[in-house]
Amino acid sequence: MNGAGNDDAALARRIADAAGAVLVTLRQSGLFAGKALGAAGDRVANALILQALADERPDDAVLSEESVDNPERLERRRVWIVDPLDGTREYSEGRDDWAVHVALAIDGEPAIGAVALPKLGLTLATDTPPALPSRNMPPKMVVSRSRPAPEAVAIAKEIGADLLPMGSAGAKAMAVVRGEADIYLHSGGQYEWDSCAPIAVARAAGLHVSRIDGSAMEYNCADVYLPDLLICRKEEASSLLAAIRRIAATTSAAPAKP
Ligand SMILES: Nc1ncnc2c1ncn2[C@@H]1O[C@H](COP(=O)(O)O)[C@@H](OP(=O)(O)O)[C@H]1O
Ligand SMILES: [Mg+2]
Repeated sequence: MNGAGNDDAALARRIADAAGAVLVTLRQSGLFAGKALGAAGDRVANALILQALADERPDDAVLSEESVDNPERLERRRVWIVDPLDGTREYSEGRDDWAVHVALAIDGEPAIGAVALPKLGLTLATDTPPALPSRNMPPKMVVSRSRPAPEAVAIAKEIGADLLPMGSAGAKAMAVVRGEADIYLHSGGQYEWDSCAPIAVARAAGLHVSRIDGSAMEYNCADVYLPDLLICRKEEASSLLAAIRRIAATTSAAPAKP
């Protein structure tokens, strides 16, 4: 089987839901704390996702943040790209901004995705994308709590947007899908599993999704480093991409500090 079907989307949703529920239970158990809780969450959620995919889609390849990469995936058309616990830091701190990502890339395209936000009681997936709510005024821009993109900070200032620091790429992308924010701009580092499911859902919901140079996000590459992204309303994409180019030109033209 090479095409994506609704059953793939339903499966992605069921797996993300189940992993999210297990992560909630694990944290409530009080058995682990701090970094040990994050590490246990990563391992337990990964085991659940890998087992479910092995049972349900034995012919497909898998790329997971928490598993050793098997280069055989490069020969496959259908590759599940999963982040069992995105926002591990926030999960281990007892916060709500963490997510489970389950995506299916077909020929490098993010065809199917589900993002579970267990503490919000929500799982958003490509088979049932929500309608986009009205925009915030002034606009809100979600950024990493620990590593906000310099471009995002500069653009927020330029367009009068409020910055909304939040953990987890999935939680931030879903904040735009849900209308809590209008723009998610990240640079400086991320991997395919951080963005594949979130951008699949964002695209299905009708949002613009690209690298910050405007090029397409490509998946199942030999090098899984995919360091930047822009998610926003389609009608705002060209002005935001132009602003990013302007900032890049100014930064590279600036004389080096002595
Ligand atoms: N500069 C960077 N380099 C590598 N990974 C980064 C990164 N900035 C963010 N990420 C990853 O992107 C996810 C969201 O990060 P943030 O909350 O800071 O926006 C996190 O995934 P994990 O929690 O799965 O490790 C984090 O590790
Ligand atoms: Mg991640």
